[in-house]
Amino acid sequence: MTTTIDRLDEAGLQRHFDERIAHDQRIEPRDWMPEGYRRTLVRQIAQHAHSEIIGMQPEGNWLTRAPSLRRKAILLAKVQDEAGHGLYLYSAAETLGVDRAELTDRLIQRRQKYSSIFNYPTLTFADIGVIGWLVDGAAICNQVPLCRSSFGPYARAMVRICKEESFHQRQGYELLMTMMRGTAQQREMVQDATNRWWWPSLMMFGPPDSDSPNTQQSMAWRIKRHTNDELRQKFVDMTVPQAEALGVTLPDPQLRWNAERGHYDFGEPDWSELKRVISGDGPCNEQRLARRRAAHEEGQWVRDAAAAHAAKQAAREEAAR
Ligand SMILES: CC(C)(COP(=O)(O)OP(=O)(O)OC[C@H]1O[C@@H](n2cnc3c(N)ncnc32)[C@H](O)[C@@H]1OP(=O)(O)O)[C@@H](O)C(=O)NCCC(=O)NCCSC(=O)Cc1ccccc1
Repeated sequence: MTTTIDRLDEAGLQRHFDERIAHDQRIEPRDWMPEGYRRTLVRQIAQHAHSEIIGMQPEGNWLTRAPSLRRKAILLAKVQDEAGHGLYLYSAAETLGVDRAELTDRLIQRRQKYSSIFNYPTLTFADIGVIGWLVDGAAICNQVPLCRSSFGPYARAMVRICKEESFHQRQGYELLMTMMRGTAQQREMVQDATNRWWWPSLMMFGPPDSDSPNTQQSMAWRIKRHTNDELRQKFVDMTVPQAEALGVTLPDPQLRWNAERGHYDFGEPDWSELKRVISGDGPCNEQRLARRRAAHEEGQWVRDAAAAHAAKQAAREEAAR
C-alpha cells in the first residue's frame, strides 16, 4: 500500500486524499494533504487553542472571590481543565508542522483570532454559572461533531475535551439551580447574567452561513460536520427547555416553538457586534490580550529553565552512551 502511494504523482495523491475523505477515513499527520487543508486546520485548531487559554481569564477573575471553598475548588479545577484543553489543541496543531511558540506569537501580535465570547466581562458570580451553562453548552454543541472531524489528532483531542466540557456545563447549571433556590437578589443576578450572555453565546457559532467564507470548503473536507446556522439552531433547541426548567427568561421576544419546522424560531443576533468584537473592539479585547502578553513575558524564565534542563539531560544521556 505504502509503495503504491509513494509512486503517485500530485494528482494521484489528491485523488487518494479525496477518496479517503469520501469514505470517512481519518487523515493522519504523515499522510499527504492539500496545502489548503493543512492551512485551514492550523487556523481552526490554533484559534480553538487560543480560545481555551484566553477563556481562562473571565472565570479566573472570580477565583479569589468565589463564595465558598467548594465553589472555589470547582472553579479552579475548571480553569485548569481549560489550560489542559489548550495544550492538547496546540499539540494537535504541532502535528501539522507548526510550532506552539510561533502560534502564541501570532495570537499576541493579533495575527490569529480567539473566540469572540471571551471579550465580555464577568460582572457577578452568576456569570460563572451562566458561562458553564451557555458558553460550555454552545462549545459542546459545536465540538461534539468535531470528534468526527477528518483530521485524526484534532478529532481525538475533541473526545476528551468534550467529556470535560459536559462536566463543566453541568457544574454551571447546578450553580444556577442553587442560586435560583436562593434569594430574590440571587435570582435577579442569574436573570441579568442570562440577559448579557445569551446573544454573545449565539455568536460563538460564527457568522450566518450566507456570510461564512470558510464553511463550504471545511464541510467538503469534513473538518466541519455541520454549518454555523445548523449548530446555532441545535443549541437554541437544546437550551430553551433548560431555561424553562431553571426559571429564567431568554432575552428574545421572537423565540417561539415552530411546530411545522420542529424547531424554535429565534431572533437575529446583531452581526455588526460580532464583527466589531472579532476585529478587536469588544468590551475586554485590550485587557485579554494585554494579560496574555504579560503572562507570556513573565513566563520566559520558566521556558528558559525548562530548555536549560532539557539540554543538560540530553548532554548527560549523550555522555553516558
Ligand atoms: C465555527 C467556527 C468558530 C468558525 O467557523 P469557520 O469556518 O472557521 O469560520 P467562518 O467562515 O464561519 O467565519 C469567518 C471568520 O470569522 C471568524 N470567526 C467566526 N466565528 C467567530 C467567533 N465566534 N469568534 C471569533 N472569530 C470567529 C473565523 O475564524 C473566520 O476568521 P479567519 O478566516 O480565521 O480569519 C469554527 O472555527 C469552529 O468550529 N472552531 C472550533 C471551535 C472553537 O474554536 N471554539 C472556541 C470557543 S469554545 C471554548 O473555548 C471552550 C471554553 C468554554 C468556556 C470557558 C473556556 C473555554
